[in-house]
Amino acid sequence: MHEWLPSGVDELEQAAWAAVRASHSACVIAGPGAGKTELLAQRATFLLETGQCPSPSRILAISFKRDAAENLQARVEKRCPPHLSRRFTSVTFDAFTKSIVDRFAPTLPARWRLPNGYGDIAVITKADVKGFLSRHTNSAKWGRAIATIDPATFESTVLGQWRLPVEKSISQSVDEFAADWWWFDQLRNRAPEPANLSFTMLNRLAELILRHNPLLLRALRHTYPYVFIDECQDTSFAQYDFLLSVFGTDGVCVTAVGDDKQRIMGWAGAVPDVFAMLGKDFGAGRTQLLCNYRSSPELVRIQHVLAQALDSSVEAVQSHQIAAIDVRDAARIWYIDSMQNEAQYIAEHVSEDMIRRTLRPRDYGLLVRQRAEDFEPLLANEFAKVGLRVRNEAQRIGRTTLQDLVVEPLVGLYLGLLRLATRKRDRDTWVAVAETMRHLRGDYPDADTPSPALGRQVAAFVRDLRTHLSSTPVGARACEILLTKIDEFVDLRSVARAFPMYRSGDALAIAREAMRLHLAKSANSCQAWAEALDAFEGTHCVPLMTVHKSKGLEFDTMVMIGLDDKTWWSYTPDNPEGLATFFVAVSRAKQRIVITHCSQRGTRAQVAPLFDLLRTAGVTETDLAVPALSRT
Ligand SMILES: Nc1ncnc2c1ncn2[C@@H]1O[C@H](COP(=O)(O)OP(=O)(O)OP(=O)(O)O)[C@@H](O)[C@H]1O
Repeated sequence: MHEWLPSGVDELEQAAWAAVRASHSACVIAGPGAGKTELLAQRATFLLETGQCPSPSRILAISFKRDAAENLQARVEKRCPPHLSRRFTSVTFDAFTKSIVDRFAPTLPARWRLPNGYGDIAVITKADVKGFLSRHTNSAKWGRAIATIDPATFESTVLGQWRLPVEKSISQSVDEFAADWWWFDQLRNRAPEPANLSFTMLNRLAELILRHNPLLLRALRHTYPYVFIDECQDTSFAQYDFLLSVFGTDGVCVTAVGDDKQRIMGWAGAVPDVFAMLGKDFGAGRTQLLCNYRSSPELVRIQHVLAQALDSSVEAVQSHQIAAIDVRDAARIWYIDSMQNEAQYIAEHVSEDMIRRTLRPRDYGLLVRQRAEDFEPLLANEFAKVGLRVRNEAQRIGRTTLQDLVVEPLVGLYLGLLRLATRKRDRDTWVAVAETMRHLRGDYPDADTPSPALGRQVAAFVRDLRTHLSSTPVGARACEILLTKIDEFVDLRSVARAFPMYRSGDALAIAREAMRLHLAKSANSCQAWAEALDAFEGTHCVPLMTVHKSKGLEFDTMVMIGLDDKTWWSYTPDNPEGLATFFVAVSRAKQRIVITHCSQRGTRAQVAPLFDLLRTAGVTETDLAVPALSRT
């Protein structure tokens, strides 16, 4: 065991090294870019390669976003041979709890069964809760207390913290009374309509299923003796309670990584002191990391000023990234008078910088506080003038979003096959496609490479696809035929069997439909199939997204558009979540941050403390509203 060495990274700091090899539950708390996700990938590799997690046991990794889950899975697949990485399951919390309900709902106690299934995942709004609460104010016992429930936190705290009782029981508090009635309205009272369930409610049902079925619970714990939680600071009350109920036992080793300073989901009901609770309930020791592998020394210095404002006791971290630009260019505020000029300056700056430093469009991230769609038209227009495209990664495609769609394993396989058909000698894609096909066909599960017969089959299909593409004009109408051809070759039933997230429910159908819609849209504007695939993946597009969606991602240059009172309307100096959101945005950059303030959009009275912090960190402001010649 002592001979095991990390792969893919040159070094691990001492504390990370210990956490990778720990035999007990642990919380790894560290700032941005400290390599927390990387640590989980290394720990998985260590557990699988050294036999600490022997076959058939598996590792369960839980993330909060699809791209984070896929990113972690990809890192483990890169570091571990396939027969080992197959025992690593990386999923989102919601997908995991939903899959338990989808598979085991018939085992629910009679009172909680779903005889008519459930419809599209419900989003519970404040108005829904207000309406519901107002209907119950006439309860003799709880009518008055009902008025004290906050509609904004009803789902996260009232529904999220209530463990569903197996049998009907007398409510002991107004919260129990309200939660019980809510469930009655959304489940039993709707028959014969399907139940109306949110992810929080699915979580509660999943917890009940496992609590009510000791054999199933034991099997799950046996399957997953190691559980990882990424971005643990985002764990909601329901999710924490699920972890405690299902994995809070001897024999399950939990590794949680996160950063309190990046806690930006409090508004959605994230537990305030999750690391302390993990310490108490899981006996998880604390480890701190003090490196930053992402950002240049100058950016790490600026981040530290913000970090101190969030936590005065925070220790300084050390950058392990080399500065690629002049230190004076690392951080700038741009003051601009109109939104039109703002979009133009950003587009021109990105275009010039990209050429000068030979970077690619995806090395830049355009971040906004909310509603990326409002910023998109103007930016798209100005970027088009410099020959670049902007893509709103949060846009909806069918029943999912673009950001989630592009990381679907189904999309990885289909795009891979199409890529192979449009270009020759792409070894990485060939290896990835062959590996997935091997997984689907159950071919040579213990060998390192696919069998020659499977290799020939894939090669023949790719040749066939190439011939088809060369005689088919690019366009939306050809896409369905193309995808159907691939459906037949890969066999969608085996895709459903091979990937845990597609085993139950409608996730596969959602991904397949969104892939068709997005491929058709991409093909519509292109002359060649290779171009359409680039458009699908956004290879030549500068990504635009909200700060929340940028969590876990990194860019050479982060441009934060619109630091003003209107865009940051929810920011107040006494609520650390606003500053944490700003901190997340700033910490996505490797080399450079640009922050714009446009007076046409809003004033800067309320957000003045953020400007003050930037000033304290020595970030200078350039007035781009004055003609270039008189600018300092
Ligand atoms: N030990 C290491 N050596 C070299 N590079 C590393 C190491 N660990 C991580 N990195 C690189 O540093 C960057 C940040 O790593 P990672 O995403 O794991 O950080 P994180 O702590 O999860 O960040 P955040 O909380 O900001 O999302 C990545 O590009 C990763 O490849």
